[in-house]
Amino acid sequence: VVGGEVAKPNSWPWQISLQYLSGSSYYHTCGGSLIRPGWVMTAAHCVDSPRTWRVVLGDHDIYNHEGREQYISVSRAHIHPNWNSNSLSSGYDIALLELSSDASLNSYVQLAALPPSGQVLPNNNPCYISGWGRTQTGGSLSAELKQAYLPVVDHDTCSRSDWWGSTVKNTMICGGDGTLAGCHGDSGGPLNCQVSGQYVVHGVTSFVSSAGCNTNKRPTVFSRVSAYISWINDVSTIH
Ligand SMILES: CC(C)c1ccc(NC(=O)[C@H](Cc2ccccc2)NC(=O)[C@H](CCCC[NH3+])NC(=O)C(F)(F)F)cc1
Repeated sequence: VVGGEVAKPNSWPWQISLQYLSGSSYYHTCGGSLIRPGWVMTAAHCVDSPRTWRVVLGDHDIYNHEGREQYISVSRAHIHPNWNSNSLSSGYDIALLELSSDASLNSYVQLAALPPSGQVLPNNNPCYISGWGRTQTGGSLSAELKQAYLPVVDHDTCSRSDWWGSTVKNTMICGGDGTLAGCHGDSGGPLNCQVSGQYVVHGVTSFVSSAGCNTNKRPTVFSRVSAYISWINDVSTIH
C-alpha cells in the first residue's frame, strides 16, 4: 500500500497473508479474505503457479510471531474458469482457496461480509484497501498491515480515455485516484467498503499501472466481488 497508514492491529480481521514455501521458509506473496471458516477469497493471479501455499490469519506483523496467528495450509485452489493469465484486462481475477482445516473465529479472525449479487457502489463511496504490499513502487513489503482510503471511482470515470479506458470492465471496481494505491503484494486482498455503517468486501485487489503503483488517473483496480457471488456460492457451498 502506497500512502495511508499502519492499520490498528486486527481491525480487518478477515485479512489473510497468502504465503508460499521456498526451501524451508514461507514468504508473503498476496493478501486474501476469509469468507467461510474453511475458505479464502484471493486473486487468481496470486495462485497461477502451483506452489505449496499456507494462509496466516490473525496477523499484523508478518515478520514476528505475536501469538494471535493461525497458520493453515491450502488443500486446493479453485481459480475462476474464465481467468486467463495473459489477459488481465478480461477480468475474472478471482480464486477461492480451500483450507485443510477450518479457522477458529475469534476477535482477531472473523469472516468478511460479502455484497449482494450485482450491487454496484456509487462514486466516492468510502472504502479502504488493506495489505502488506510494497509501500512504494519497487520498494519493500510492509512488515505491518497497512490501510489507505480509496473511495470508489465509478465505471464512467474509471473507463474514461485519460483514466483506464477500455482496460477496465464492468466486472471491476476502481478505488482512489492513483495518489494512494495498492502495490505488489497487496494483490488478492480486500477493498473494504462502508455500506450502511458496516464494512463489506466489495473488491479483490487485481492490478495497478505498470508505470507504477501510484500513477495519477490510474486507480487501483479490483475484481468486483458482487459480480462473482453466484460462482463463489457454487464453489464454496458443500454440495
Ligand atoms: C491490462 C493491461 C493494460 C495491464 C497490464 C499490466 C498491468 N500492471 C501490471 O502488470 C503491474 C506491474 C507492476 C510492476 C511493478 C510495480 C507495480 C506494477 N502489476 C500488477 O498490477 C499486479 C498484477 C500482475 C498480474 C500479472 N502478473 N497487481 C498488483 O501489483 C496489485 F497489487 F495491485 F494487485 C496493468 C494493466
